[in-house]
Amino acid sequence: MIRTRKLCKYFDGDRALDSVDLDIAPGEVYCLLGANGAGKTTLINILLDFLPASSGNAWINGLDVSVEPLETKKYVAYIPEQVMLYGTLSGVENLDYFVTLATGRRLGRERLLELLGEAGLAADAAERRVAKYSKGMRQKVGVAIAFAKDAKALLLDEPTSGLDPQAADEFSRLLKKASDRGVAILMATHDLFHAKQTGTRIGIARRGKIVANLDASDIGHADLEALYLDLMRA
Ligand SMILES: Nc1ncnc2c1ncn2[C@@H]1O[C@H](COP(=O)(O)OP(=O)(O)OP(=O)(O)O)[C@@H](O)[C@H]1O
Repeated sequence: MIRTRKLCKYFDGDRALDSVDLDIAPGEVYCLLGANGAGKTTLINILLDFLPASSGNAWINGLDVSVEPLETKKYVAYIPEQVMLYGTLSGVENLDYFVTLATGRRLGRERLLELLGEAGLAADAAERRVAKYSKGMRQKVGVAIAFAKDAKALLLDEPTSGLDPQAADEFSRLLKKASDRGVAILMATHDLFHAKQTGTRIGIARRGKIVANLDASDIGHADLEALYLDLMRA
């Protein structure tokens, strides 16, 4: 569902991604760990066609993102560190706007509220102006957009940074819900704890390369931390 082969990116001759091969199947939650500058955001930006690759290929739902960028966008949802919404509009109005923009279809108010409810946002909160939302609430609107689009791939960049433990835990459970619907999920994060808690697989990136690929069930929290630190020191 999310696939890359020999994906490379150079910025002014400096290597940000080095021959990255990735396969994330429907229902998988792939958590990508790595130090600052490891290339995590660059990978997501290429998958979103925000950036061109220097060489190699990336596919979403079988479509090459650089060859069919508009078609690809129908299948992908993106949750950045700060979900950008219109502060003067309510949650439900934002969802209405972004879903209409993405799909060309208008959903009824009841369906919009239902989608927000599935993403964990209660109806009274959904009617409030987004300017007063916490980061966690904004993310729920982001997930509701993904649900409404019936996105096949969900890309997240540092979604749990700055969330309190309860909100981060709630967000992990929401991602599980998305994966149960068969969404392929790529989450770039520094949060080893939630990577282990939420991920079905864990990748560790270093200087643009994926240097470890693990089944989350094969490794405990402490061993993951030890492996991560070892790889960063190597
Ligand atoms: N637009 C750009 N122009 C030049 N260099 C860039 C650009 N974007 C990223 N880089 C460089 O590419 C490398 C990878 O950066 P990237 O932002 O992908 O890392 P990251 O793993 O997401 O880091 P962080 O954890 O800090 O978000 C870094 O050396 C960075 O300086």
